[in-house]
Amino acid sequence: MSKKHLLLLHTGGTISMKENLETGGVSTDGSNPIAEVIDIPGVDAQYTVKELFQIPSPHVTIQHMMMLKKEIEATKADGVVITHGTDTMEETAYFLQLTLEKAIPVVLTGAMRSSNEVSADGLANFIAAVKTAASSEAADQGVLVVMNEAIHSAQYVTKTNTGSLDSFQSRDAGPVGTVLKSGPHFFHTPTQQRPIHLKHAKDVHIPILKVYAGMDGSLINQLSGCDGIIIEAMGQGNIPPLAAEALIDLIQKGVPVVITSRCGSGIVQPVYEYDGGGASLKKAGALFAGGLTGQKARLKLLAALSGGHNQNLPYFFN
Ligand SMILES: NC(=O)C[C@H](N)C(=O)O
Repeated sequence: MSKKHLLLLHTGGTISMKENLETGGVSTDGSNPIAEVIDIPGVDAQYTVKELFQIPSPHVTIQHMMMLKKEIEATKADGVVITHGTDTMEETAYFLQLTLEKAIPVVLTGAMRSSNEVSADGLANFIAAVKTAASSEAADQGVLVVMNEAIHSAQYVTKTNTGSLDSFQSRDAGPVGTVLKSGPHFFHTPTQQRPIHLKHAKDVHIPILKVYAGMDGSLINQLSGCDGIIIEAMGQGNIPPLAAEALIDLIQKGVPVVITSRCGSGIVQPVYEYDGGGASLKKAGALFAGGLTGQKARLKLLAALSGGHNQNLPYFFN
C-alpha cells in the first residue's frame, strides 16, 4: 500500500503557545513548536504542513472557517489534521461538518495546556489526531475532534470544563472512539447528513441570547434588524411570557428564531402550552434545534441561510 499523504493545518491556540515563566501568562512568541513535528512514530505517512494563521481561537471568524474549508476541498491529501484553539474548536469542527463537500478524514485537535507547561497535552493530542486521520476507518465518520485520547463527532462534542484535560465531551452521545497505542478504535459511526452547499458565506448577524427568570422583551425588541436569533431557553425550550411576546413579534416580521436549551445537555421539545412554553413558541413559528448547543445551532442557521434555504428552514430544525 502506498504511503498516506496527510495535510497538517495549523491555526494557533494554546497548543502553539508558551507560558511566560515569570508572569504565568500564556501567549505566542510567533514560533510554533507543534508545526515542527512532522514525524509521528507508528504512522507511515508523508506530510504537507501549512500554518494558515496563528490566532487564539476566540479570534476565529466565519472567514477563517471558510479558509479551512477551501484548503480541505482543494487538497489531494488522504486526510487532514487541524490544530486549533480549544475555545471555539467545536464551532469550526461543526461548521466544517455542515459544509464540507469532501469525505476524507478531518480531525481537529488542540491543547488545554501550553507547550512548555508541566504535562503539556498538545503533543500527545496531536499524535493521536494524526493516527486518527491516517486511519481508513476515519473516512466515514464526518469531522472529528480528538482530545485526551477520545475521538468525538463534531456533531456532539463540546468544551465542558475551563481547564481540565478531559474538557471535551460528547455529552448526550458519548465519544465515537478512542485512540489506542496501535491507532484509533471506533465504537460506532455517527449518522452523516448531506453537506449544505454554501452560495455565499458572509458572517450574517445571528446573536445568541440566554434566557433568565424575569426576562422581558427589551433586549429582544432591539434585534429586529438581525438575520436570525438563537435562544438559549429554559429546560426543554421555554421562556418567560414578556420575552416570548417580543420574540413572537419578531417571528411575525420574518426573523427566524431558533430554540436551544441553557441546560447544557438534552433535547429541546415543544411540550408546554402556557405563554412562553415551547409548544406555544412552535405554534408561533419558532424552530427547534434538537440537541444542538446555541453556538452550533447558530452555525447551522448561518449555513442554511448562506445556502439560500430561507424558505425551507424547518427542514434543518425539526
Ligand atoms: N486551550 C486553548 O486553546 C484556549 C485558547 N484560549 C484558545 O482557544 O485559543
